[in-house]
Amino acid sequence: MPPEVYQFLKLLFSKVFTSLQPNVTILIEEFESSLTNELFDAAQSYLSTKCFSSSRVLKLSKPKNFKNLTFTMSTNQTFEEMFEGIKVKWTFCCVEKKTNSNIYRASLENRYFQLSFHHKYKEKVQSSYIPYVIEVAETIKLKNRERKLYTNRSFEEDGRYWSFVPFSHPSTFDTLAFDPVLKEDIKADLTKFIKRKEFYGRVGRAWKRGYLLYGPPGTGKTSLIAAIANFLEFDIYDLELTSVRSNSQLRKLLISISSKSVVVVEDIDCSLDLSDRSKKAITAEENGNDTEEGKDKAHRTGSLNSFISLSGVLNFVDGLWSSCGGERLIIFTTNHKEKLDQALLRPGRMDKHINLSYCEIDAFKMLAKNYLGIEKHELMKDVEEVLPLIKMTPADIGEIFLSCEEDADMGMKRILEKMVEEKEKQCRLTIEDSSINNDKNQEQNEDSVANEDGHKIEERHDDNNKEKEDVVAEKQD
Ligand SMILES: Nc1ncnc2c1ncn2[C@@H]1O[C@H](COP(=O)(O)OP(=O)(O)OP(=O)(O)O)[C@@H](O)[C@H]1O
Repeated sequence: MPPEVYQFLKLLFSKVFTSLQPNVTILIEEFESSLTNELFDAAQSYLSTKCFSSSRVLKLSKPKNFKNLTFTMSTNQTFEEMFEGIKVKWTFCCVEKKTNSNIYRASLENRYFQLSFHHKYKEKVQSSYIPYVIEVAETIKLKNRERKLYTNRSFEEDGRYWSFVPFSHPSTFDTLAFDPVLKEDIKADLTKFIKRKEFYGRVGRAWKRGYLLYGPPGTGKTSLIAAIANFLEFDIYDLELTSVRSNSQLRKLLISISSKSVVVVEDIDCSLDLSDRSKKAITAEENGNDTEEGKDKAHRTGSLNSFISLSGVLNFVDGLWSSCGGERLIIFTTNHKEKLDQALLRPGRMDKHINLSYCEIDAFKMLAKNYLGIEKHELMKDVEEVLPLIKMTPADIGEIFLSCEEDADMGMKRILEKMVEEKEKQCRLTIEDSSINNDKNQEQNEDSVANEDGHKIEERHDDNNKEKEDVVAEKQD
C-alpha cells in the first residue's frame, strides 16, 4: 500500500475509533514507586462516604487506632456521579500479583481506582474534580481526627515538636466554670472570627486570631483551649517550642499544619527566655552557634536549649501564614503575664488577653451544678461569705467535689471546711507577714538612725579635716 494511503487510513480509523470510545480513564494506583499514593487514599476516603449512601454491597472495617468504621468499595464495584455537568465513573480494581513467595502476602495485590469520563472533560476533571475529591477527603479525615501529623518526614526524624492531640477532650464551655460574661464574650469573639473570611481577605490580613490566656495554675487555661477547639471543631496542635532548633524550622512546622486548627504554646514564659534574648544571641554568636551547623551541634550537646528568638515567634504570630490560607487560632498560655515582652502582647499578635483567676461565686455555683448536680444549698450562703476572702482555684474545688462522689451535702460540707481552713491559713500568713514586715521596718529604722549618726560623725570628721587643711594652707601662704 502506498505510504500516503496508509497514513490516511490510519488517521481515519483512529478518528472513527475515538468517536466510538469517547472516554478516557485515569488509573490511580495505591503505590507509586513503592511510596503510598496520597491520591489513592483521598479517593478511597471520598468514595467511602459516597458509596455508603448509594451502594448495596460495602466492605466494612475498623483500622487500628481509628475511631470510626470505614466503608470501602468491594472489588470491581463501580460508582457514578455528576460533577458540574460531567459524568464520572469510578471503578475499584484489585489484581493479584503473580509471585512464588509466600512471605509478602500483604503486597500480593495491586489495588487501584479507574476514573473514567468523556475525553473532552480531561482538563476540567484535572483542574476541578480531582482537587474537589482531595478537599472532601481532607474534611473527612479531619472529622475522624486520625490525620497523620507529620507531612514532612524529616521533622519526624529530627524529634517531636508537635504533639497532635487526637481530639476527644470532654471540656466544653458548659463544663467550664468562670465568669459567665467572659464566657459569652469569648464565644461571640470566636463566632465572629470564623465568619469573617471575606473581611480578613478584604483588609489584607491573615485569617488568624491570637489569644493569651493567663492566670495561676489550675484556673482552667488548658480546659478553655479544649473547650474552644470543641466549640470551633478545630484540631489542636500543641507546640513544644523548646524542641524547635531554629526560626526557619519553626516556619516549616507552621506551614505543615492544616487550616481549622488551634496552635497552642503553653507556658510561653518557660518555653522561651524572651527577656534574655539579646544576651543569648551574643553568646550564641560568640560560641559559633548562630550558624546552622553550630546550632545543630549545640542542640545535640544540649548547650543551648532553644534557638527561637522573639522575632521568630513574632513572625509566627504575624501574618506568616497568609499564604497558606485557612483559619487558625494561636493561643499562648502563661502563669506570669508580666514576664512577657510587650511586642508579643500587642493587638494583632495577641488580640485577646483572657485572665483566668481564682474561683468566684458564679464559677463556684457552676462547679456545684456540674459536679454535685445542685443549684441551691443551705451552705451556699456561708460559701458566698468566705469565698471572696480566699484564693481557691476551680481545680482545687473540683478535686474536693470529685472525692465526694456526687453526694451534695458531703461536697458542700467538705468544701466549706476547706474554705474556712484556707481562710485561717491565709489570716495566719498575713499576720506573720505583717510581723516580719514590722520587724524589718524596725530594723531598717534602727539602721537608718545609726546611719544618720554615722553620717553626722563623718560630716563632723570631714569639717574638722577641712578646718585643719585651711589652717595648713594659710600657714603655707
Ligand atoms: N474553670 C474551670 N472550670 C472547670 N474545671 C476546671 C476549671 N479550671 C480548672 N478546672 C479543672 O482543673 C483541672 C486542671 O485545670 P487546667 O489544666 O485547665 O488548668 P491550667 O490553668 O491550664 O493549669 P496550668 O497553668 O498548671 O497548666 C482540669 O482537669 C479541670 O477539670
